[in-house]
Amino acid sequence: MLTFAQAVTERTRRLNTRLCVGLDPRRDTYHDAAHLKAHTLDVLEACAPYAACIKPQFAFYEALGLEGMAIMEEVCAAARTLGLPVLLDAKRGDIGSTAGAYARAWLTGRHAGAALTVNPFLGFETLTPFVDTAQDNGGAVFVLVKTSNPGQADLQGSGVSERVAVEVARLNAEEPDGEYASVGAVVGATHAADLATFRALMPRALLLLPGLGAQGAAAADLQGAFHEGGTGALASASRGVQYADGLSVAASVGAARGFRDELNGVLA
Ligand SMILES: O=C(O)c1cc(=O)[nH]c(=O)n1[C@@H]1O[C@H](COP(=O)(O)O)[C@@H](O)[C@H]1O
Repeated sequence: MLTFAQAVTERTRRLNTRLCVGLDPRRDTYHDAAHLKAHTLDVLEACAPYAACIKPQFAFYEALGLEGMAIMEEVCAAARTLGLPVLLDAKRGDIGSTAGAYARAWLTGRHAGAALTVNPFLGFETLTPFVDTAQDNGGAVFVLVKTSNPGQADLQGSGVSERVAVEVARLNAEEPDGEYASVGAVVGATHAADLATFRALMPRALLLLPGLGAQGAAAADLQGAFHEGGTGALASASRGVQYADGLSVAASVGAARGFRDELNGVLA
């Protein structure tokens, strides 16, 4: 079985796409949970040919209670059936023993081979259970390095993001040469001017770049995050794909294809 990083890179090369499709279904957009599930699965299936991976954000499923979590599991299962790598956006982080429980929950068993977003605020030692579990199960973790929101500067300025980036590179240093490692990094697509710096600080990390579309980032801003040959980063859009034009699945497909093509145009 391919690791998450291998699967994403293989898909990028084979399908010529660097797009991560975020599936963040908003309850108030639908008649009921069945409608939400059907539309989310339709968007997933229709956009799959343009996606290097999908990224369900837990909050939107958790907001629906147990039924929502069951829908998220169905979304993940549908992605696996389609051969699409799954990046679970839960931004987990806690003291080590609790982190170990989170890691078992979301990086093993049916989620072996998936990736999980993790929050490093509790300290680098708390990343260890996530990294070890991801490595043992062919998965990946994406550490928050510099988030896309304007308020990130309150805590992530003054070299803090750079320190986290150096730690990501350190964690990846012992993995096999010649491929992307199991520790990726989240760097907002909204920080165009910083992308090349973070790319250089974490040469073996896949970068997740959220903020494409709804948060104002454009494909043209993202060149600095990629290696030559157009690998090493995943640009992510959620609302900009799923709700490109109301609930039109055709519009979602058009948006996914459009983001893919814009990214490829910048990297050509
Ligand atoms: O980890 C993330 O994906 C993430 C990190 C970040 O810095 N900013 C950010 O927006 N995200 C997530 O990316 C998605 C962005 O959604 P859209 O703005 O609708 O494309 C949401 O699910 C956010 O939770």
